[in-house]
Amino acid sequence: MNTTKKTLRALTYLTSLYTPRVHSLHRHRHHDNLLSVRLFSAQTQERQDDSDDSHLNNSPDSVFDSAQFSIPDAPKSVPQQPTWDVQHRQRVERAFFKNDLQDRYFKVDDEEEERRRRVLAKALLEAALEGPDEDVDPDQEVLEENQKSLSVGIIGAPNAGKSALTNFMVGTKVAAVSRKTNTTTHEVLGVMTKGDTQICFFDTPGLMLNKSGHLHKDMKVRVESAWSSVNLYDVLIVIFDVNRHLTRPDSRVINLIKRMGAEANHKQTRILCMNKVDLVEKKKDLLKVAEQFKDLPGYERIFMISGLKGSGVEDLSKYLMEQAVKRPWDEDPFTMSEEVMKNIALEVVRERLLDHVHQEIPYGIEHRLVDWKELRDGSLRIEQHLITGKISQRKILVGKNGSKIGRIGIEANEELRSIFKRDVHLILQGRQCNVIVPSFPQGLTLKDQSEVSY
Ligand SMILES: Nc1nc2c(ncn2[C@@H]2O[C@H](COP(=O)(O)OP(=O)(O)OP(=O)(O)O)[C@@H](O)[C@H]2O)c(=O)[nH]1
Repeated sequence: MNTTKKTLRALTYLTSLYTPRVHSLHRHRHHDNLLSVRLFSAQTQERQDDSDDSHLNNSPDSVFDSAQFSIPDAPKSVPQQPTWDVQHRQRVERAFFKNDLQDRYFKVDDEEEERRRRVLAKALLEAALEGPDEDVDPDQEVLEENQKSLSVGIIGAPNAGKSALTNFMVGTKVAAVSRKTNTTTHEVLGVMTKGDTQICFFDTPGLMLNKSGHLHKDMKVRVESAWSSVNLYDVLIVIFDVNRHLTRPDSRVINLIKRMGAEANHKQTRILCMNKVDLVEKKKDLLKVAEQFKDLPGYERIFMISGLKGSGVEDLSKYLMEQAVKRPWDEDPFTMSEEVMKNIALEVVRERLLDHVHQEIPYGIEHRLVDWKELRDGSLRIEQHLITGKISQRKILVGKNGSKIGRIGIEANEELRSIFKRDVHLILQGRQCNVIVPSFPQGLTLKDQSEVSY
């Protein structure tokens, strides 16, 4: 499969992450409301004369227009690993584990949200530049009557390794990074399509138990709705960090494992995954843990895996493939919707913004897609506005003689061209206004807004 197809495949995961969808019988309603909580909008906006400093906003320095630059060919090198992840992960770990405060689990602050965006943008680029994927041959269409599907829910404590495992199976980092823990009860973590079989992995982040294994009172409504849908998955993977279990057993996790394995569910296959086996020094300790849970009738199998390093994952994937049932696929493996492309355009600029502008500034910037047009020659004209609340922020964003916004624009343009595999005419405008208007005017749909002409 060539790079374009790989990219399309990666983007498909995003479609599934961003697009609320109603699934029938074995499918699930997503409450993913990622877009509406962002500071930026994927919808084209009517221009508003909201600036109180129009001479500044109209200054040529504040506009980057890629038409004025010759953008070099996109680099072909393998992208580097993100460097910020470890630091943020440690912070999240501290928040989730060291303080045993349940409500910390649901707090995703701006910085963390920003981290997810950064990783998302990076992952998109990586997916776009990744090498061929031998597993999927897009030229070989699988007829609907031959398609097999499986929905797999993954449940476990924070940091048990749900995302890492899905990433390993699905084969891209995209799935992991755009999740938002505190607003959703069900999210597609990733989609794996191999031959005639498609497996959709779902996360259930709203699920938490208190120490005695019961629902936490404060979150009852959210948590109950998450619990009520857990049974709908064909397969439920209960995953836990076995290394942590051996060193610092967590009663909530033990209760979760016991509760899910207490009785067999004839409509659902449940399996237990002892994750992070690579961290366990004495391998015979693993047997002790397996022994501890072996009598639970609800689990058909216990797998010992390392979702990160991959040991045992092949067996697990094979097992899941065997569970798939004749049912048409939920996800089209190769479509890239315009909506997804618009989001990518925003993500890429956002990432560049974070690279070039001091950390605190981007949080206060309203980031809007103002215009999106596919031109006759196939190229894309993309106009985005970066609106700051203070003149001082705007000055930082624009830089001396427009140097900063220019840098952001050039790099973003280059990346977008590489991802979309076509010419991109990117226009970025740095603006300032005192009152930042909401990104999502009520009652306007995506279509309504993209039809606004300028
Ligand atoms: N050594 C090792 N580390 C792992 C493994 N699986 C996950 N991790 C690490 O554990 C941390 C948490 O992994 P995630 O996959 O993000 O866990 P999660 O369950 O999705 O976490 P939440 O998003 O908080 O729900 C990350 O730092 C991973 O790199 C594993 O098999 N071995």
